[in-house]
Amino acid sequence: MGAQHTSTSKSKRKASSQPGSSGKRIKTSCNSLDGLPWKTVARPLETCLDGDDGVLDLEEVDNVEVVYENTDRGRVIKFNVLNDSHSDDGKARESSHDHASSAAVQTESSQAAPFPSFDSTNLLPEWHSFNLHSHILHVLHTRKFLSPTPIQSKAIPLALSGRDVVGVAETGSGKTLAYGIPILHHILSHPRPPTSRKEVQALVLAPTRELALQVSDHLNAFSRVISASVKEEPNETALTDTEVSSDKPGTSVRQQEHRVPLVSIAVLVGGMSVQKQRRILDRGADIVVATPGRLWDTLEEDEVLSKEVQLLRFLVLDEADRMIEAGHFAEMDNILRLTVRQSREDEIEPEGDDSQKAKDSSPEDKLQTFVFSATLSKELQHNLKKRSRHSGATKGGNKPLSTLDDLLLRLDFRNQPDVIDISPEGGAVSTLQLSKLECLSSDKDVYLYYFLLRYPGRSLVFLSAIDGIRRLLPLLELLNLKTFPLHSQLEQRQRLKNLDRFKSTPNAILLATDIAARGLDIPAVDHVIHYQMPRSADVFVHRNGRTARAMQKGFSLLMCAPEERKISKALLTKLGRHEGDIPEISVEMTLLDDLKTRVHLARQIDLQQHKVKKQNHERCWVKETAEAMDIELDSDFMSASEDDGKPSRYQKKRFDAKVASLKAELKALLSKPLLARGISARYITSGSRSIVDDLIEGSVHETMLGLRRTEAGDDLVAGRKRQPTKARKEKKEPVEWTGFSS
Ligand SMILES: Nc1ncnc2c1ncn2[C@@H]1O[C@H](COP(=O)(O)OP(=O)(O)OP(=O)(O)O)[C@@H](O)[C@H]1O
Repeated sequence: MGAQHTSTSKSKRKASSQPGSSGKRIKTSCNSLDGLPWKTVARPLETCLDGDDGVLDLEEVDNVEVVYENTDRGRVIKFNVLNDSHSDDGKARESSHDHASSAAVQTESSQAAPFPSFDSTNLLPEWHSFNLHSHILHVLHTRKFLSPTPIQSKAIPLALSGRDVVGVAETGSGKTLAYGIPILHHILSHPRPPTSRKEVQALVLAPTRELALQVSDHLNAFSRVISASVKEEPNETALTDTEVSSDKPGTSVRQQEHRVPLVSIAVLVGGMSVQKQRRILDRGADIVVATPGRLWDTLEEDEVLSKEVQLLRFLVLDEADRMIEAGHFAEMDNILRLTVRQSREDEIEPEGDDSQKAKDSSPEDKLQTFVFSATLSKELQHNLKKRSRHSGATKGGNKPLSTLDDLLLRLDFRNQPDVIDISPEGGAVSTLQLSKLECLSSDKDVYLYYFLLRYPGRSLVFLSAIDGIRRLLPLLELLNLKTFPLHSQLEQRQRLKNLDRFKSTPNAILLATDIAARGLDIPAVDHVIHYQMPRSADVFVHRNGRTARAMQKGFSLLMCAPEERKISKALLTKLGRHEGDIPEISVEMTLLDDLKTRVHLARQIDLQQHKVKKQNHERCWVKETAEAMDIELDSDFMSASEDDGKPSRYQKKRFDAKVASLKAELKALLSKPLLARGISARYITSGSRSIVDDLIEGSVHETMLGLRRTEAGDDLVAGRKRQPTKARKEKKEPVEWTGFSS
């Protein structure tokens, strides 16, 4: 049997039986798929975050015979693992529970591969001086990463020379590879002997599942045996024995998929199959990318991994500051304690020559620590710089400033880390256009709808609570906008699916909590909209960082209600900006009343649809809770719930008819074009020029007739300078916020 196992957040398996045992001896038998010697194969280029519906890993198993046995309990399935001296599987099988030999299979196939040299002097002159492993150069070239980003230029040489690095650089500036390349370079340049098991050399901690998966994706692009260029120029860049001997153009893609990756990367995140993650660890991984919670759970049970973590070569904290916010302090603390090497002073030093040798080979000398974020306070950087290894605290008796300081000061830096801070003043990326919109809280839905219609594009809307997303989602869907939610109460699989859909759907909208604020590298996000205020200046910077990445243009809109003014002011002040300096988005007010009617109708429909559902849900909840607490409910409640719980057929019919009529009304409204001021529905003309001409030319906005097609950044007006409070008092400004009349 040859089968492939596609691991998703919920594991999927595809297996087909192969008739007969083809004369091979049965080596072992087992009753579950989990007991089979699955092997990881290189993932297709499209992985979970690139539109393939949550695929994380691809595994395959060979030489397995599927047998159905009739027993007293009925027909049971059995898997016979067959002996095949010509394949790796024999070895793999022997070691399904034996770390050493299972990894040997991977190591052998990958590390016996010759690495063709790469002419970096001519092809990648800007990377040449880094002296990187030729495989990394190949991938950089294939991916068209022709020059390092500023943080990469600074961090990579330091990391390669063995220094600990704290890197602070703007969002989307390539920090993942700034620490990833030195780690990959080390692993590729120090191949393990074919017989030894892969041991974890690098641990990357990330605050969210999505970010961990993305980091693994980034690094995985460098771990594949064959880069995309092999497909185009098979003879030039072939990397394995098989491919070197292949002289046919376009070395088969199937062959590529069956290659074991050069560097094995395991992802440990919550919401994914524990068994699957354990199996990957059993086979041995070079790099583990994890969220602290799942990693700590695994470490508590997995002694082998725990030992490996104690002897790590690289420790990375990506978005360290967010890990504290996400409430991972305790787990992080435990994990960091595990990585701290025993102090040299605690050891009895051997005498003579052995003394130096012991020092050189001591594992404590080997750990390199990298801390990266777009936002690490200057004070913290200062404290980290001052702290030297084993000092236990900041020198000079400085007290740690915050939980984050406290945690980071536990890091086992071998020396004073090199701190590289190239973050822009105020955290604003130069290609990002900041703007604001002041409106009443109750009008935010309408203004948001206006913005989304007026400026089509991929928009990421941040809300501070899941409730808000649950309310806004059906509303925007009823208004025919392609909207997807992303928050922590969604199943992991759904989260990945929604991210994929957002990435692949033009003009899609992602309604997200701050779990999407950090690190996510979603290509071409045009707008970031702060529907609700971020809770800190750092979160504001990270939210904004989902757009304007890698020197692309981006737009950020801060929606600010009167009660949020204080927060907004404080936020901007913290970032060194003045409220009045942020331009406001100009709004075509004549369109707002029409939009308001649509939003109002959509709300009514949603309310109707949820009324009965909600009533039932609440009653069930009360009943369940009462049962769980052994409380007897009021007889009135019980009878009311029995009577009202299920609407009569007549009620249901009436209710359905009402929803249908509201929907029809909304449909009619949505089909009418929105007309800006001065445009007649009968004669669609705009001034001296006919809108029809503009439509043909493609310069007019299709949804809002009478308006030009523009980008959000083109319609900004200077922010209103607010008068000082005293002056306002004197003028007795009555109401500052007008909003709509309802
Ligand atoms: N040298 C390079 N040349 C061109 N593109 C690059 C280079 N290095 C990284 N990138 C691309 O830039 C994008 C942003 O990189 P990355 O996600 O590492 O940014 P980041 O600094 O970690 O952002 P954040 O702070 O939001 O986490 C990615 O799509 C990545 O593939």
